[in-house]
Amino acid sequence: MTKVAVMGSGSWGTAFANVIADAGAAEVVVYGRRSAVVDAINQRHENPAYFPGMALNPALTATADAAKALAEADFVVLAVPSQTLRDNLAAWREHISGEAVLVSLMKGVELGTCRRMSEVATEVSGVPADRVAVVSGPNLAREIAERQPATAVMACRHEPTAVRLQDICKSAYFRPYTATDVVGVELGGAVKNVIALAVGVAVGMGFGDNAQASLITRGLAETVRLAVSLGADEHTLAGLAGLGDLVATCGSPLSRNRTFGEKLGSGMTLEEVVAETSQTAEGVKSSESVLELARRTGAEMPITEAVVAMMHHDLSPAEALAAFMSRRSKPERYGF
Ligand SMILES: NC(=O)C1=CN([C@@H]2O[C@H](COP(=O)(O)OP(=O)(O)OC[C@H]3O[C@@H](n4cnc5c(N)ncnc54)[C@H](O)[C@@H]3O)[C@@H](O)[C@H]2O)C=CC1
Ligand SMILES: O=C(CO)COP(=O)(O)O
Repeated sequence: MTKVAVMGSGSWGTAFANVIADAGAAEVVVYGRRSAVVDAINQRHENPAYFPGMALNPALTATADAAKALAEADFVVLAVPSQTLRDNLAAWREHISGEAVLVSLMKGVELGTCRRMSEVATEVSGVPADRVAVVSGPNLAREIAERQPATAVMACRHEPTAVRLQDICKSAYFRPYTATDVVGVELGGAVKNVIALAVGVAVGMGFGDNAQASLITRGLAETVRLAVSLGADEHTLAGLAGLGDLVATCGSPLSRNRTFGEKLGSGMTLEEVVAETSQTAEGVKSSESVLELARRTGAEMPITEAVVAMMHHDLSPAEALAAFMSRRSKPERYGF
């Protein structure tokens, strides 16, 4: 039977492992750092740190031994924070078997290098890009752990690999589509976290649906500008990994990025928000890498600029709003 190792027992790692276990076409083992979480998954079929009281598939097993998880795994699913992937993977690579496919669940861009997660995965592991896939889309982990219906995109440059991944994920509640536009799918996921921070700030400031829809729509326009300038197909961004994920994340109180922004917009200081955020809000750090990519390619990204200024340069939400609204008047464009 196909073996899948899910490396990371956080929110999305756990929920995605459960998707594959429910699909029933592969054996799934989750690697987690904390023995309490590993024991709870094995003994009580529950991850109390992230989804207390929620029943996981009893066939799902867990281990705190990375080598054991990776041994003879056909698919290695990477589900750690984007900024730690390089170090995590360096520790794991010697245990990854020869023909394994790497699958990134992550939605971030590496600080310093500005690399997408599939690029980091290829570089660190030596696994060729044809065997590196990415999963993205409107996938709030809690809803999926509750087995609510959802769709996603599985992208790989080598289409048959994406189809193999699709085959082990599909179930009555989870419908995966395939794609070959890895750049578009990954950037859609990374930039939507930045836009969700902006939407959260607007919500925290007390603004309603007009402001939120404006940020989502203009956020999509700047996502398209960046992604196309880096080689993506603009249609990808109109799909699940672009518009779909923007709508889900920017509209959901479950989103860590939106929640982070909301707290800042409601008057908490950045330090206070960071202190009470335990799960990964990728957009906070990735906003800087996204803006650096924009500078390199010449893509105009005013919402991302405002988010970086709020997250890293002490710009207040009120100042960010004033700067955004007083930009020069121009015709509406989707993309360039
Ligand atoms: N939670 C969600 O709804 C979704 C998350 N994602 C993406 O999945 C990726 C992982 O996110 P989550 O599982 O939600 O994050 P999380 O914060 O819930 O879990 C992160 C996991 O990584 C582990 N980890 C390993 N090395 C680590 C290190 N050096 N520092 C910190 N943690 C380390 C943690 O122990 C934890 O199990 C992110 O890129 C996120 O954008 C994508 C879709 C949905
Ligand atoms: O990526 C997500 C939904 O698709 C989850 O968003 P957050 O990381 O903001 O919770």
